[in-house]
Amino acid sequence: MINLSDYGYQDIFERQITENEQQTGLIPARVTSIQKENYQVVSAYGNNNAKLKGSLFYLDSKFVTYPAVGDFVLIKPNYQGDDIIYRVLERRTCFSRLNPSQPNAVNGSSAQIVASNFDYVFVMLSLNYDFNVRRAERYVAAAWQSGGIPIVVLTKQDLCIDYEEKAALLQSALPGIDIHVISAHTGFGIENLQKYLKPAHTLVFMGSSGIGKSSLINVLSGNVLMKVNSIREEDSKGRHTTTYRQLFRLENGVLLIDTPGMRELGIWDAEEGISETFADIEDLTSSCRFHNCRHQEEPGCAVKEAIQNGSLTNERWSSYLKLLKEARRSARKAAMLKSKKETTKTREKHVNYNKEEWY
Ligand SMILES: Nc1nc2c(ncn2[C@@H]2O[C@H](COP(=O)(O)OP(=O)(O)OP(=O)(O)O)[C@@H](O)[C@H]2O)c(=O)[nH]1
Ligand SMILES: [Zn+2]
Repeated sequence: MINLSDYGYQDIFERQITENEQQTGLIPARVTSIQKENYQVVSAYGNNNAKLKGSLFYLDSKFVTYPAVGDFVLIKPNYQGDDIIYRVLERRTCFSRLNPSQPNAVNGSSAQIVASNFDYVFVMLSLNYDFNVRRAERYVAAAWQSGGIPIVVLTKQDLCIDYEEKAALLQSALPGIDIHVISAHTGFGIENLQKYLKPAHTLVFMGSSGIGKSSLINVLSGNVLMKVNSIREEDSKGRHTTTYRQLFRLENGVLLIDTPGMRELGIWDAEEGISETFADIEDLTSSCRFHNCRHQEEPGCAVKEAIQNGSLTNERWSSYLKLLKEARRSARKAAMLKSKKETTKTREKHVNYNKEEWY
C-alpha cells in the first residue's frame, strides 16, 4: 500500500471528502500525468490509468472542474482496469493559462490549469542570453498569484562571468525573494537548493525552453528518475507501467511537476501577484497626498518623490506600470470571454444531476 501523504496529500484535502463519498468507496488519488483523455493517478493501491466518469464530466462541462497534473481527485479504484475519476478536490495552489481554443476548460473560466498543489515555484532563467530582469519580475508575479512560493534559480553559471552582478541586480528588483545561482554542469550552487527539497513537498518549474530545466531535474534526482520510470508496477492486476509521467517522486521523497504547459505560461490574471512583487510601490502609491493621484504632476506624489530621491528607480516604476497594464488587458479579455459564456449559459437549460447517479 502507498501512503498518499508521501505524495503531498494533506488534511485540507481529506476534509473535502463527504461521508457519502467515503461510504460509496471513493478514495483520494493524485494525478501524475495527462495525455488527452488518459490520466494516470497514484492512490493507496499504487499507480494506475484512470478515466473520467463520463456522466459527471461531459454532460454539462461548463460547471465541471477537469483534473490537472498535481490535482487530488476522488476515484473509484478498479483492480482489473482503469480507475474512475469522480471529482477534483479543491486546489491549494495552481497555475493557469489562457486557453482560447478551449474556453470551457475550467470552471466557466477560459483558463487551463497546467499544474496544481505545489509548494515551491522554481523560476528559472539562464545567466547567458535568457537573463532579463523584467521577465523574472513577471514570472515571480505569476508565481505569487499561483499561491506557491517563488524561488529564483539562475542557471548556467559556468557560462557567465558577471553572475554576481546579475544576481545582485535581480535581487534589488525582487527584494525578499530567494535567488540562487547554479550550474547543472559543474554542480555550482546546487547544495543551496537542498532546503527546498523536502519530502512530500511539490516543486514546479517555470522558465523558457533551453534554460536547463531538465538538466537541473536530473542533477537533483541523480539517476533516480530513470529508475523510477523503469519500475514495473503490478501489471498482473491491470496496473500499467508508466511511460511518461509529469509528476514524479524522487527517492528523497520530493515531488516534481514538469508539464509542457508550464512553458507557455502567460500572466493574464497576475494582477494580484504583481501587488506582492511590487509591494513597496503599492505602499508608495497609497501614501500620495491625493488618493486618486496619477503620479504625474500632482503635488505630494510619493512616487515622484521616491524617484527623485533615488529610492525608486525609473525603470522599476515603468516596469510596474507596464506589467499592470498587461495584466489588466488580459483580465479584461478573460472577463469578456466569461461574460460571453455566461450569456450562453443562461440560455441553456441547466442540467440537474440525479445525485444517486454520482456514485
Ligand atoms: N554550460 C551549461 N550548459 C547547460 C547547463 N544546464 C543545461 N545546459 C545545456 O543547455 C541545453 C538545454 O538544457 P536542458 O536541460 O535540456 O534545458 P530545458 O530547460 O530542459 O529545455 P527544454 O527541454 O527545451 O525545456 C543543453 O544543451 C544543456 O546541456 C549548465 O549549467 N551549464
Ligand atoms: Zn502619486
